[in-house]
This record gives sequence, C-alpha cells and structure tokens, in this order.
Amino acid sequence: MLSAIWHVCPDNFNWVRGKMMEKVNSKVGLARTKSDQIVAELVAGIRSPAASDARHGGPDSSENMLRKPSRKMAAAAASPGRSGGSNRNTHIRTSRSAQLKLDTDEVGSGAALSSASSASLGFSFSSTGFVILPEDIADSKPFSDNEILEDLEAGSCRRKIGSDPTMPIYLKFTDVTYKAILKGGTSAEREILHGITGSVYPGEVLALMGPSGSGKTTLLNVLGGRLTQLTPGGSITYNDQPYSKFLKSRVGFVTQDDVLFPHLTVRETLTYVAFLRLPKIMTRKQKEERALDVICDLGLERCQDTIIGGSFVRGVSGGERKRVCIGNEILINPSLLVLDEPTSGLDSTTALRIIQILQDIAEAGKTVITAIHQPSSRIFHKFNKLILLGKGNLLYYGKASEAMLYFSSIGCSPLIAMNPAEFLLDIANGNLNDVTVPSELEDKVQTSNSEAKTAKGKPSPAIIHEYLVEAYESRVGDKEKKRILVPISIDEELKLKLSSPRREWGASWWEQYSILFCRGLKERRHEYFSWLRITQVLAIAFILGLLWWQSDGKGRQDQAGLLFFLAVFWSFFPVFTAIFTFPQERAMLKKERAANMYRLSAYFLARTSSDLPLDLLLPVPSITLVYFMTGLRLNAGTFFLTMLTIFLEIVSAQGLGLAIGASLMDIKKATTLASVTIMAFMLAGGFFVKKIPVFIAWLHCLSFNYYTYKLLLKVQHEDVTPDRHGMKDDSGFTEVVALVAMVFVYRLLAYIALRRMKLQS
Ligand SMILES: Nc1ncnc2c1ncn2[C@@H]1O[C@H](COP(=O)(O)OP(=O)(O)OP(=O)(O)O)[C@@H](O)[C@H]1O
Repeated sequence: MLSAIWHVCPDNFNWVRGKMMEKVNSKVGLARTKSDQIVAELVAGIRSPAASDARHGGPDSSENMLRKPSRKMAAAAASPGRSGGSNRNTHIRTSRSAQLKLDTDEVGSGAALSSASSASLGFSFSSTGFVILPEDIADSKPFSDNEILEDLEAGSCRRKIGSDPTMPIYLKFTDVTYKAILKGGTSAEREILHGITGSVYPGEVLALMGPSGSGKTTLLNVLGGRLTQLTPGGSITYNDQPYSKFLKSRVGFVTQDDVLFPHLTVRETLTYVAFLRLPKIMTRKQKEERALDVICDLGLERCQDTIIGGSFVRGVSGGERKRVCIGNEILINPSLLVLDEPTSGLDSTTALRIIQILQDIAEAGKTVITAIHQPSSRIFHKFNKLILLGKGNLLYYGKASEAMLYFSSIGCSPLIAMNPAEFLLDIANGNLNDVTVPSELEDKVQTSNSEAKTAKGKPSPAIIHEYLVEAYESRVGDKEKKRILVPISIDEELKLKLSSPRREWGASWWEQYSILFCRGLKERRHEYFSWLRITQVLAIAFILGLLWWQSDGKGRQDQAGLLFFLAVFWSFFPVFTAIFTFPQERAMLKKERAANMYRLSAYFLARTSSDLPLDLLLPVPSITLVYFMTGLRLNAGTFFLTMLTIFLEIVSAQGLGLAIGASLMDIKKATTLASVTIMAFMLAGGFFVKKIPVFIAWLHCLSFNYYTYKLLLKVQHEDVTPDRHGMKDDSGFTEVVALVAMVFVYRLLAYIALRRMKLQS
C-alpha cells in the first residue's frame, strides 16, 4: 500500500511518509479508518493560519481559506465515474484510488471505495488546513451544463488538476525592496520595488496587477527565488523560513516567455521534464504516466503528438503552448506555483480556462501567484487576493473582492459600469477619467502649483500616484504588516525540511546525461536530415573534385592547395555550427538550471556529444567523393588516415566554436569573433606564409588548420623527401597530440564559461 501511495505521489515528502508509516504500523483494520486517521494526522500537523487569521478577521481569514471545493470536484467525488468514460479515465481513477491511501484488496467493497474517494478529497484539502466532510460533498450542487461543456472542450479525461498532496507553503513578504544595477559601464542602481508587503497561503491565488513596468515580473522573480543581480531588501519567508535550495524543487515558475524546444512534441516535452524533475524513487514508466496525466489534466490530448513549433515552424497554438509551460511546472506537483502573465496574448475564453486551471491547482492545496495584465471581469473574480502595483509601490493588497470597496473608501469610485480590472489599472496609471476624484486630492490640487494638475484641471498622474501610495500606507499598510508577522502554527518538521540547504536531483548523473542526450538528438533530428546541409557539403565536394580532377599528375603544390582547403573547410563548418549551440539554448538552460533539473556537467557533455554523430557523418560522403575524384593516394590506410585526421580537426574546431559561443552568449558577437579567429588560424596554417616572424609564431600552436594540414601532407606524402613543403618526415605524433589537446582544452574553456554564466537575468 505504501509503495502505491509513494509512486503515485511523486512528492518526496518524508514527513507525510513518516506519518503514514505510523498509521501502517498500527495495523488498523479497515482501510477507510486508516485513511481517515492519516487525514486527521495531517490536519493536526498542519494547522492552517486560515483559522488563526479568521480570529484576526483579516483578508486571509474569510471564505477564501474556508472555501468549499468546486462543484465539479465535489460531484466527481460523489460519483467517481462521472468525469469521463474512456479507458484512460478508468486508469486515472484507478491510480487515484491508489493515492487514496487504500489497499483495495483490503477493502473489497464499493462502499469502501466511495468513502475512500471522500478521504482522498479530505487528504488533498487537509494540506490547506481543512477537511471536507463527505456529507458536505454529498450536499454539493451537481454540475451545471456550462461546466460540462467546459470539461468537454478541455479534454476527455479531465480530472482535478494537481490533486496530489503536497507540502504546503505559506509565503509572506514584508517591505520588499529591490534594486537593479543599470547596464552601461556605470555602477548606478535603480530601485524597482519600494517596500511591498503581502502574503499568499495554500488554497489561494494571488494576482499581481499593475501597469506595464510597475514591477510585477521583478516581484515574481524575487518571490519565486529567481533573484536577479542584487539581494532584495525586506523579509520573504516560506513557512516562516528564508529561501533555501530545497525550495527549488518545490517551486514551479512559469516565465512570461514560453521557453520550450520547438521541435519536440507536447508529449515528448512533458515526458523529458518528468524524467528529469520527478523524484528518483519513481520508475521511468511512472514518470511517463505522470506526464500523460498532466496532458489529460490540461486538455492537451488532441495535440500531444504535435510539435511545439516556434518562429519558423508551425506547431501548437499559443494557448496550448502556455498550457505546456504550465504542465512543465505542475508535473512536479509544486507547493508554490508562480506564473508571469500566463494569459497574455490569449483570447478571453482560453485565458479564463487557464485561470480556472490555476484555481483548481490552488484548491488542491497549492499556493499560486500570478501576474496578470488586463483580466476580464470573469477572470478577476476568480482571484482570492490582489496586489496592485504602481511604479514599484504598493497601491493595494487584500482580497480581490474587496478592492473596489477599498478604493471607494478612499474616494475613488467608477462613475460608469466598469470591469474592476480596468478600473484598477486606470487608477494605477493615474487616470481618473470616469472616476470620482477624492476631495482630499481636489484640495491638494487647488492649493498646489500647476504641475499638480493636467490641462483639464484634473489631478496629474504623479499626484494621484502619491495620494494612492499614502492612502494605502496610512489606512491599511501597518495593519496588514502586523497581521502578516503573526507566526504560522505549522509543524516544526515541515519548517526544518524547507530550510534544508540540500538540493534534490530527479535523476542520477548518468540518467541525466542519457535523457539529455536523447532529447538533444530528438530536438535536432530535423537538422540531421537537412537536405540543404547535405546538398551544400556535397556540392562543394563535387566542385573540389572537378577543380582538382585527378590531381596526382598536376604536381604536389596543387595537391597541397587541395589538402589545405580541406583543412580549412572542415574547421570552418563545425566552428560556425557550434557557436550557436549555447546562445540558442541560453534561455532554456537558465530556466532548467534554476529549477535544478540537472547538473551542468551532464548537460554540457550530453549537448556536445549529441552533435557529434551529425558532424562526423556528413564528412564521410564528402571526403570520399573528393578523395577519389581528385585522385589522392589510392591506398586504404592513407584514405582512412585522411578521414581520421579530418574527424580530429572537426572535433577540436567544434570545441573552439563551443568556447566562443559559451563565453559570449551572443550570436552576433560570437560570429564576429569566430570569423576573426578562424581567419587568423587559416593564415597561420602553414600554406600561405612559411616563415612567420617569431613574435607571432605562437599562433601556430592554437591553429588546428596548421596541425591538420601538416598531418594531411604527411599522410599523403610519407614517401616524399623530408623537407618538401617545409614538413619534416616524422610519424605526426606531435600534431595528433596538439589536436587531441585542443579537443579537451577548448571544451574545458566552454564549460568554465557556462559555469560562470549567471542564472539570473
Ligand atoms: N535589470 C534591470 N535593469 C534596469 N531596469 C530594470 C531591470 N529589471 C527591470 N527593470 C525596470 O524595472 C521596471 C519594472 O520592470 P518589470 O519587468 O518588473 O515590470 P512589469 O510590471 O513586469 O512590466 P510588464 O507588464 O511590461 O512585463 C521597468 O521599468 C524595467 O525597465
């Protein structure tokens, strides 16, 4: 029974396991009794601050925290077979039953299963601090037609999203300030956030609203632990503990830009994330099933085999892409889900569906924070709490449903019927058109200078902003701060677990390497069979063959020119392919490293080795064509040595490209530096100039063209008198050693550059 629970619940949550072990060991007869006891334990262990806040009567205390489950969920619990009829649904229900902490063999009756469903609900909700009694569920209203329609649209196997139990996170932040260092050579700083206070607890969705540039993304980054250049001021606590590395695996962060691999399908994307992020104790099969569950949860079944797409390739729609991004994060069953404008660019129905998903996630006991730009009124009413920002200042924090009431209490009420979100954004922008002007503000305008009013005699945006900041601070700010500072009554074990500095990897180093290698191959499979690239290489080989047609009779100088060209061409090509590798994946690397998905060494080796097959495959037909058309020395040994020499050069040139790309992380700069470097290496390659001045002779040592050219000459002319072409007749050992050293040294430089890359922007 325990392993079933453990496998279905990927959360490596030892505390819960400990509690469950106690229950299992106590050998209580009926499974229903067992699960109910676990629920009771959990509820006792996690006493929600909702209850304590209720005593305080603050914004956290009301029905938000003691909200009943959605009708959909309640109905699903009352009638488990309702949510769909497919086999997949049956499987999901079965696996959910396993999660109900029940051994069905022990139970063996339909009645027990039904009570197990209730217990499961109780368990999920217990992490928010309260339990829903089965009677409450039975009393709940059935589905409305609209909801059924919504479910059908969303997918055939829709179940309650994120319903697996998770460690609750109570996030509090007081007087948060943040400064960014301005770029441009100066050490000037700019304060972006000026003392933001708020809190969000399990079961709640906190919305951040404000005009563009008001600091929403910055605040999300700070709260989600994605710190940027400097440490923020003020206090931010998670279950009354500061941020720790352990939290990286408990926080899901959906960025504003969709960072996904364009050539992977939806299913591949989620499966690879599941392999890398879910705990080691889960098998590969369980991780795959988990990815499928998330696909169902988010209604992505219809497009699961469609590629994500990007600027140049058509793939899934914007809404589906956004849902994949959310799926990437909810896969790990995060305790805290942070989203930056998950609805931007989507139509209102799709946006509503995404917010509904967030609400479902929160209802399952997770803590959700989302920045949102211009929500429709239907969306606005789905938020539990709201933070309104203006120029990095707090204009409102409290229940979303009370925002209008608060602004009318300070004298700002809409004069016409308005979407509350539109009204709040207008106010935050300092626009009081169609809004009553507070008398205090009018007096201020009368008595102050002309800068305080607009041409129409209305208060200027700057003075409105000042008024709103002062009004919030004087009327609400201090009270809220005091309320937030009250400690949460939560199990000490939970607090300790959160403060653990230990990182948790989802896979061993070797597994990470092989998963990333396979992902790299899949993502770039289209490049491997790119006819353009193959045609390009073969066309050049053909032209070379024609120009040097049977060159053995034309003299060795001509052949030397051919060998030098081969050395240059097969360095040029890999360098200019490799420089794109890391700059192109920079955003993905940052995102995945910030989520502790893998070790950098595993990524680096997988990424660099997954390119090798293509880079070593392409030269084979090209060199074969050139070799026989130009009549180079017909001898199997010489042919294979020529091929091996070029392979060695390709791998070392790739290293240089990787090092340049990784150290600059900017394609334009990298291309410029690479072209200068490759030209210098070519000129120092030993063909154009033989007697290089001593002070620049070191350039030889860095040039793979020089060593490759020498080796190719030695392979072709091993029978030739020694100092022809200035080459000594030796075994070529020095050149091989130099090229092998370059393979490692350039890669090492690339790795160091990647290590130094800041994870934050
Ligand atoms: N690293 C930085 N250096 C300088 N200025 C910055 C930096 N990061 C943010 N800012 C500035 O801080 C302000 C807030 O930026 P932020 O991205 O948080 O706003 P936002 O509310 O999320 O905007 P939007 O809704 O347009 O995404 C902006 O004026 C932005 O230019």
